Amino acid sequence: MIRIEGLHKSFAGKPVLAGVDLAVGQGESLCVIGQSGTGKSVLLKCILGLTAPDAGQILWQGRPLDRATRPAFLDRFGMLFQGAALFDSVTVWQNVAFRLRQRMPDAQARAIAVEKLARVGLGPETADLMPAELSGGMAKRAGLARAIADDPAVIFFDEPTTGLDPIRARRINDLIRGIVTETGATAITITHDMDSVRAIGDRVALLQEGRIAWDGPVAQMHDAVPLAAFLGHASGRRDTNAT
Ligand SMILES: Nc1ncnc2c1ncn2[C@@H]1O[C@H](COP(=O)(O)OP(=O)(O)OP(=O)(O)O)[C@@H](O)[C@H]1O
Repeated sequence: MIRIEGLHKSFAGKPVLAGVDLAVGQGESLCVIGQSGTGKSVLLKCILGLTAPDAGQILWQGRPLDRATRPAFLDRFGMLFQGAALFDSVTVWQNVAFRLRQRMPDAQARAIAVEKLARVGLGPETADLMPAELSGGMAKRAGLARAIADDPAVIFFDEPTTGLDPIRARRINDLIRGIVTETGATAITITHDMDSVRAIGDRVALLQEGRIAWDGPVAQMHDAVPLAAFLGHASGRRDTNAT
């Protein structure tokens, strides 16, 4: 469904993406892992059209994404931002219904927002709260409700467990897996967290030195030689910034 072919991107002559080839099928959940600074965010920005690659292309349903085709793609995608990234000045339901409100009356958009909040474990009483009144875990859930509000075909999860303690991280991972399975959406997750990979991913791709160094089923990653160094690094890493 999404195919990345020969993607190159350099900054000031320094190559960051040096020929990335990667594909994710409809309904598949792909996790992209890699050390800090390997270009995971640059890859995401290229897919979203926020950064122009120097060479290569990204295809969605067989058609290259460009100025003409990207808007239809962006209409069908949802994203959970690192740190949830809610708009501070509007209520939780208005955050969740942000896109819906552009094409339906508020009462209808609010009803859908409340339903999506329930799906992520937040009761109707949270709908009229302001984002500042939410805990970190609740904000992450509200961000997830916003990502799925418009029933996207493709969902991006950018470091979904960053800033959460291990218990909340596990709950978010399980929630994401449940939502991806039940909606049949194609999912791309960028993460350092191998628990997320095991919980969310069908497939995992390692981005290293500008290329995909390994790409295969999550079930096989522990036998993959190119992943050994990364897994050793990641297993010693624990995000303890509880919220
Ligand atoms: N707009 C830019 N201008 C110059 N260099 C950039 C720009 N965007 C990214 N880079 C460089 O590209 C490299 C990859 O950055 P990127 O943010 O994609 O890494 P990452 O894998 O997402 O890291 P992390 O896991 O820490 O978020 C870094 O060396 C970064 O400094």
